[in-house]
Amino acid sequence: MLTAERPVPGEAVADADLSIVTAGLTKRFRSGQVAVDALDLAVPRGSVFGFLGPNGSGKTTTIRMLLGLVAPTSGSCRLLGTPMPGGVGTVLPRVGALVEGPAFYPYLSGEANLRRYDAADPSADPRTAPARIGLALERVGLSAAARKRYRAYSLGMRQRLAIAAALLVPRELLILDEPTNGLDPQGTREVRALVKEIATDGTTVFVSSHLLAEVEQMCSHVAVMRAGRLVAQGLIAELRAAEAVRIRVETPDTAEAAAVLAGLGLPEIRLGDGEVSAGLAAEAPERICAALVTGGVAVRGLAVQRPSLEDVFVGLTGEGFDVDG
Ligand SMILES: Nc1ncnc2c1ncn2[C@@H]1O[C@H](COP(=O)(O)OP(=O)(O)OP(=O)(O)O)[C@@H](O)[C@H]1O
Repeated sequence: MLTAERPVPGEAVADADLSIVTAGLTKRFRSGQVAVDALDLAVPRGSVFGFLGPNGSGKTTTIRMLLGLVAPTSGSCRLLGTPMPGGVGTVLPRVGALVEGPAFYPYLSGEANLRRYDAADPSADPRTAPARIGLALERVGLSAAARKRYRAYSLGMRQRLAIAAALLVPRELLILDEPTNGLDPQGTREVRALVKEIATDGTTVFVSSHLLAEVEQMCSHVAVMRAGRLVAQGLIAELRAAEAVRIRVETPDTAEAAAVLAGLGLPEIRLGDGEVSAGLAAEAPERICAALVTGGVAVRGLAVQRPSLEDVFVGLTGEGFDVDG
């Protein structure tokens, strides 16, 4: 586990248990722009790993380096234990990737498109193609629409077909670059559900996104990028646990409420419009409620707030997660 600003709880993971490891991975383009800056990633096997960052934060460049599509300026990366880009020939058959979506023929069915796609893969056995194609379509929930023309597919179905193309041979690792980009809400839901489903058989899924809530819903782990640098990484649950639980009081008597909370020794008291919040510390919410009422505070609402990934992000960087970068 690594963080730039402060440690995150969690035990060290042995290299053999990691699907992706990078050390000091850096990409400086000819323009002088450093797109990825000394990145140390550790992606545990079997995780659904969200690679989160605003547009332009270096996600695609990282993925391109992982897949051997672009050479790093410095640093190293290993995929499934093999150094890249040297291991392209041996490792990539075990890795499914969706970086720029495959081009499908609109007038062919989904199934026929997958046949063509599979035939172009020298590592795929043509004798097992029908069975593998059937399985991939089933896995992405397109069996019933297999014979429909691609152009009649919804956006979500198109993206699911692209994922099926990446799953035509058994994969240990699936790398998806912004798989919900450009999808409508229904398509987004379909793809999110599919990503979670794929991981249930132990496949590691490394998925980039600029949407914090999406990563929070879909992933077990996250790495947060900002301007080419890693801000935090780890289990989402552990990152959240490192952030304090807060108590929020809705009241017109904000000053009095703040005084009561201070009297109880609660940390980080913040006054808002018609509300006061504080760190819960070890205090029981019912005791806080009783103290407020006894202190003559008109309590209109009281809520315990579990930290979201956004709270963690704000805690780490001191600023909000800006999707526009
Ligand atoms: N071939 C290139 N030459 C020069 N600069 C590049 C090149 N490719 C990317 N960049 C720059 O590197 C930075 C990181 O880009 P990258 O595409 O990796 O970010 P990203 O997080 O994937 O964002 P997006 O989701 O918008 O693709 C950006 O500022 C981008 O303009």
